[in-house]
Amino acid sequence: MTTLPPLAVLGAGSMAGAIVRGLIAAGVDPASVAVSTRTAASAGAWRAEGVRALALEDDPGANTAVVAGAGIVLVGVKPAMVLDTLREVAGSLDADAVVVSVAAGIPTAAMEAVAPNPVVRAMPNTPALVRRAVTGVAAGSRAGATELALARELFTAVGAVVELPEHRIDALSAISGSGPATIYFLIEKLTEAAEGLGFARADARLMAEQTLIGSALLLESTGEEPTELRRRVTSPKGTTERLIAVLDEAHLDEVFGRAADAAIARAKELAVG
Ligand SMILES: NC(=O)C1=CN([C@@H]2O[C@H](COP(=O)(O)OP(=O)(O)OC[C@H]3O[C@@H](n4cnc5c(N)ncnc54)[C@H](OP(=O)(O)O)[C@@H]3O)[C@@H](O)[C@H]2O)C=CC1
Ligand SMILES: O=C(O)[C@@H]1CCC=N1
Repeated sequence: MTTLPPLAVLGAGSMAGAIVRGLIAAGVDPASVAVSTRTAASAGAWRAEGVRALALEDDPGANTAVVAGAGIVLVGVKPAMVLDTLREVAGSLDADAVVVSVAAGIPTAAMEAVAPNPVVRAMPNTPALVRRAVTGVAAGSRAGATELALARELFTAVGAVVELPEHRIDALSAISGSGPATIYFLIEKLTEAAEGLGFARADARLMAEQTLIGSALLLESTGEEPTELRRRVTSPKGTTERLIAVLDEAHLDEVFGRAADAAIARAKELAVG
């Protein structure tokens, strides 16, 4: 990990912040990271973690200041602010710096039009914080094998990486970028179902949450197919068989398909601003 060049982060909130904290957990020196935020409070929190941080609230030149000397510039602001933020720093980027954007929707071509550097588009997810992200990475037209390898190194430090053509990023985002929200929603709904059966909230939450975590660990540690692990729970003519029959009637594959289509449609809206 020490091979990563100095990292600048424009906007270190939920997503880029999780990446930075995951990188630090992976051994990256916090002092090699510079972040900009909007508020002084956020910048102060980063400084308390040993990261160099400037807030626009304190210093209107915060964004241009943090990119100086950076080999990777991670763009972590909201999609609507990406192009303005890049425009603002374009003249201050090191010539060989690679711009890596995690913004939903914003195409590399639009970013290339406002900044002269190679651009890689990435779609991570928040488990980057615990180094268990899934990140899709796609090269823009100026990014070659070297730039893509750098992005891969960055995101491999915080989880798994899938390389894909840019036109597939929105689809990946619908599954894994938004995926933690899907999973937490499932936990919420299972908890509500348990409460409906008369369990106290704390017990309901524990049952839903620990079942998800335990099942995920079992899946990972055994390397078995989910279908096989499900079969081992589903005793012939038993209770699970009845439960799965009801879930099956809900046609969850179609529901997930429609949900993904809605997310993809929103990404396309973000692309046009
Ligand atoms: N959240 C997620 O799970 C995922 C998000 N993304 C993408 O990540 C990006 C950020 O989303 P998210 O992290 O959720 O949003 P947040 O609101 O949590 O983070 C945005 C960050 O940008 C800072 N900021 C605001 N304005 C500026 C500015 N003009 N210059 C520099 N920094 C600024 C904010 O500062 P302050 O803290 O002071 O408010 C904050 O740190 C989006 O483009 C989104 O599409 C991608 C994958 C997953
Ligand atoms: O909701 C969003 O727009 C971002 C992108 C994927 C996850 N969060």
